[in-house]
Amino acid sequence: MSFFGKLKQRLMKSSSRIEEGLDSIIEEGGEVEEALAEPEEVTAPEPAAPEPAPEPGAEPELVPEAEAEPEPEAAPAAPEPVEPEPTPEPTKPEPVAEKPQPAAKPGLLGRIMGRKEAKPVVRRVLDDDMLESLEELLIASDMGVDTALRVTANIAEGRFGRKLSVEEIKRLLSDEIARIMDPVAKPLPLFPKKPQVVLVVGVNGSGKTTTIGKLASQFKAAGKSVVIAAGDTFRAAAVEQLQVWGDRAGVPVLTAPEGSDPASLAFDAMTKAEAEGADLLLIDTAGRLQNRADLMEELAKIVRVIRKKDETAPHNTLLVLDATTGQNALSQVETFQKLADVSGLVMTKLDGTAKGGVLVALADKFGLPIHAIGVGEQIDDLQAFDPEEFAKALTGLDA
Ligand SMILES: Nc1nc2c(ncn2[C@@H]2O[C@H](COP(=O)(O)OP(=O)(O)OP(=O)(O)O)[C@@H](O)[C@H]2O)c(=O)[nH]1
Repeated sequence: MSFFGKLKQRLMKSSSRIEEGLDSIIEEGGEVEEALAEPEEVTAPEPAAPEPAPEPGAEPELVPEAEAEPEPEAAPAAPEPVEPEPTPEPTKPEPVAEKPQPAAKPGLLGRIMGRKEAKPVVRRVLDDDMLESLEELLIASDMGVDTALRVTANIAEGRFGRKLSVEEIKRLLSDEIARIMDPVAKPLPLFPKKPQVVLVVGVNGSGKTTTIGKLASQFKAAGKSVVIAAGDTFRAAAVEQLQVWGDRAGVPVLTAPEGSDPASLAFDAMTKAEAEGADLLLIDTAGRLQNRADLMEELAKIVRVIRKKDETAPHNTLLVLDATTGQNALSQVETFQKLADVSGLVMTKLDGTAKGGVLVALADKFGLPIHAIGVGEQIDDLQAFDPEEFAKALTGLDA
């Protein structure tokens, strides 16, 4: 199956919610029309006023731009999934006893013009009611009120009063979403610094451990040497889990006794990574938001300590977010931006959630780079974020 096909399959819940919603919106006030088989071209108008540019802080500041290697083509999460192509389903033989379809007669004009046969299409006039229904649908798919209003306003621009079909609306929606997402789709930048220190933050259960394991495995496959530091020293289970992932990825995991100082573990991990000439050091951290002051102090201390070894570290601070939390992901970004200098996002659990729209809201509101998306629990279920494919998968548009 193609990459797009897989993404669409995994984002099924999000896309089916939007698809079903669009179907009923158009059916509700639409009329059947005879349309030519070739769909009416729906060209997007000139993009509306550009969104405020993402804050300059979105780019890694700790390493001067000039030092950066070219954007990694094989950046983590970018390699094509290694799963073997599944053997194609045996094609079902056409049911022989199926009711014969009456041969469609071409219309008179069609025959004269030699055009293709017309197909009935339901179209609805884009009016205030339809726009309101669209807004509600987008809000229900976790796009957030502001983003939903902006997206629908841009769709309506220059098209108010025109008749649109489901396919046309899907395409417009998909184009609009891709336009919002395009600037944030950036692979994790790689720097010549050794080790490149990647601090991984996020609430408990967001998928930090899993993401670190997947990233380690992808970096390793790309020929990088990686060390992992199990910085959530307060939870033995979290450390064990990280060890399991380290084993799977074939990457050493540095641990410390339960309850010991995460900053001192981070320092030891830096020393080991430096001594071994490792390319990357991935540091897991605790995600206890219940006591923010403690967590802030803990993260600040980790940063202080690793800067004793490399004052430009950490080179990336990745915030891992769980897509199933929907709008809550927005407040997590706000919180973690106060706790740490978040440089990019990884959005996990996009498979099987109907809340995929939250990614659009995140991109629209914060403009932070989305480095990768998690689409399953397996080691290769971390994919590079492709805005167009995502937009098509989310809206249920066929590739
Ligand atoms: N379906 C799905 N599940 C995921 C994904 N990423 C992580 N998970 C699951 O989410 C659960 C939590 O993931 P962890 O990686 O342990 O999360 P964590 O943030 O490290 O959590 P703590 O160890 O509690 O701090 C696990 O059951 C993972 O298998 C994903 O992309 N898709």
